[in-house]
Amino acid sequence: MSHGPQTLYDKIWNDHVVSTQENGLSLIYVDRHLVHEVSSPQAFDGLRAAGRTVRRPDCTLATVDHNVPTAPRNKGTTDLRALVADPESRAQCAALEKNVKDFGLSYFGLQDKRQGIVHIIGPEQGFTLPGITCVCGDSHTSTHGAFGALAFGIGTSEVEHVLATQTILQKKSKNMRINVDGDLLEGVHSKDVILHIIGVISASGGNGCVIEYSGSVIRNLSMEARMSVCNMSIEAGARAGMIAPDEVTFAYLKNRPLAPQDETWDRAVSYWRTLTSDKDAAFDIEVNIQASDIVPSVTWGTSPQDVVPITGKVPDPATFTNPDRRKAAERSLEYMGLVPGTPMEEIKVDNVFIGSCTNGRIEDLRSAANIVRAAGPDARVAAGVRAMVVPGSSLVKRQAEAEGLDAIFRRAGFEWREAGCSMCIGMNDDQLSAGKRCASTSNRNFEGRQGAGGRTHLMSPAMAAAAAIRGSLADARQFQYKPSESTVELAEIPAEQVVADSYPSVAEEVAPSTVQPSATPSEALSKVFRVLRGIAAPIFIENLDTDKIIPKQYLKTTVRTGLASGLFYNLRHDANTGAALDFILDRPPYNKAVIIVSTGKNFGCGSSREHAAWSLEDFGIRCIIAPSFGEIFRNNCLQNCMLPIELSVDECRELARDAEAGVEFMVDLEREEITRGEASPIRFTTDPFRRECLLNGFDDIAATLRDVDAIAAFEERRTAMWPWLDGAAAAGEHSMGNRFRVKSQGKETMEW
Ligand SMILES: CC(C)[C@H](C(=O)O)[C@@H](O)C(=O)O
Ligand code: SF4
Repeated sequence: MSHGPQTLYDKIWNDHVVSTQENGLSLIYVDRHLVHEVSSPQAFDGLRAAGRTVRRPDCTLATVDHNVPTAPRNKGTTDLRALVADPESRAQCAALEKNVKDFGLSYFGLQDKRQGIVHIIGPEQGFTLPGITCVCGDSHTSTHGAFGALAFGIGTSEVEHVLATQTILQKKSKNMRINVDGDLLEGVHSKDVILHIIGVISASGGNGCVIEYSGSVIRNLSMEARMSVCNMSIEAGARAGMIAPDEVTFAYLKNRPLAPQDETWDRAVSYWRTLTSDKDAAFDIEVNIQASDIVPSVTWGTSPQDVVPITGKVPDPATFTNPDRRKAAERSLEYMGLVPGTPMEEIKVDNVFIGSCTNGRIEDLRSAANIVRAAGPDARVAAGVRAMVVPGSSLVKRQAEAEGLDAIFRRAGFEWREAGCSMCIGMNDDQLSAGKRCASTSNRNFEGRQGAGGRTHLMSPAMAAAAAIRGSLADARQFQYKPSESTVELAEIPAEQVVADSYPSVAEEVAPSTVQPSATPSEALSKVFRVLRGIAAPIFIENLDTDKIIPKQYLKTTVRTGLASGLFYNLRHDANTGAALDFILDRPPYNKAVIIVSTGKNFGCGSSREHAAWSLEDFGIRCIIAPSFGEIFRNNCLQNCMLPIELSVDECRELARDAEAGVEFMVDLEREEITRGEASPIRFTTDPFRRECLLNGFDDIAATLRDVDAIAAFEERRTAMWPWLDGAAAAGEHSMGNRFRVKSQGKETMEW
């Protein structure tokens, strides 16, 4: 097929289409699948129940990150009881260990030197490469787009689909380009760049789009900095973010354990060089940003769009012209315990968190350590402040220790921890207490994100380090800022050592795909959606994130049921006392609601947790009406036979008024129409394929598997064109598997 001028996104998309359906959805091949313990247990159980296997264990890599304690680990044991004290966290880690064994997957367990946050280990190993499609049951999969990959988060049902078929059904997004041109001012970091961008385009600005970041500022960023930018594309509401690969990308990847080698490397690089947007390629949306407008930034509210310069003040909601934004700002300030007009630099902090998949890489730790160094040999973390540094992976930790960064932090009174998600999400022991304020390098300042009632300010590692020393939000430029020295890549630790010197991982003991079919998969699910009648509950919150729909403590389950008690938990209960707060869904008649009408845009933004859909369903909600949705949430609803309907803000407001009046609604999917009382019906449209699935009940894995010949044909082409993408199971001459199989106790293993 010949194409006109294409964007980078168009090129990667077109290169991965296995088949296109008449109704506009495409089946896209997945080159890389990353798996972690939170979003995968139900997916593996689904495979088991249907007697399915993992199609490409060689293209799948698993690790534990969210639940793992970051206190020092007892190196002598692989016994999970000794490593993870919390029984629920341990159960999730144990489930993953069993699943990687049963299904023959490569796994970096808690005692593996390559363990770490899933979005840090992929790039670190060269598992992430330019031109690939990459998915993970995690919203920050957008990180991998920094390599010129199409990388996005998916829900657990889709994880199951990818495990079984190595493909995913997708609708093509719009093309958006954000050009950042000029020279960054001194003391401005990539985190400031992305916070500034989100401040400009808003948390829903990227809805329905894949963003390509370009311009001189982006070109001049290191790979680590590019990853921080792409990581937060999801916070701008985008499906994915990407940056065209260039010499910086190739230099980062060269000699990574799983990157192509020798003549395959040269072949790969010449293909990767073609991965740029053509000169005349058309973008649906284009945004231009001047580097000189970007200053060190911090957030003041509970959405990543609530950004101000560190030298600025807490804004006054009364000055906001949009009424929904004003309401959101008032609510944020109350939650954050802030008074309009307060200079940001006067805001005291209790905690400092340096880490996460946004800023837990070596360059981030160097940048924070630079500030501590610049503060002088006697500088200490301010009295009463708890500051922790959590490397994003065990290899980052090792590299930082080799450079003496740990000593700099420890001497100043920072805690130096083991790798994991830590206080970014607080699914482990690292939690922010109610009412406490944290300067954080993570990506989400949602209510309750780091701990129920905790207050988060997002910023760069340099600014977080400055806040730790000052005891209040602080401008890092005051610390006689010295830019970090030229990047010393992780590849400095010889690649062979990284592989051979590792602790045994579970996958060493098993042969691939040992699972036996246990049942004949049923093709038609019993659940269908045709006509829904009942009460609708109005909700007036913009950017209602999935952390709000269901907070982190409910993600520790390994089943899909029983989550109604966690639904909107922090909106329904006081963070300090646990007392009921009279939330709309607890008031008759809304305690029997089957529909939610949101007047706010971007409903279900943020995390990919399918638990949000499961908890709504468990409560009895089957339909959500909103001006726009977080895309992963929308897909998760559809996967659970729930109907997300997108209408204009005015229509949503009209429906919300009727919902407030307690009028009964009828949603008719066949007629695509909402009626209530005498009011004239409101029409809506749904994607024809999804509509068919909802009307008739559908097992899309079974349907995709009927296309298995097309998938196999694609794989054949893939091996011919991009042989470096095949892993151990398809150990061709050029594949990565051939090179990274190692002998362990006399056996050849799946070890990478
Ligand atoms: C647990 C996981 C599903 C979730 C995500 O998708 O983002 C988490 O990583 C988060 O940051 O909230
Ligand atoms: S955003 Fe936080 S919780 Fe989610 S993957 Fe990244 S570090 Fe982990």
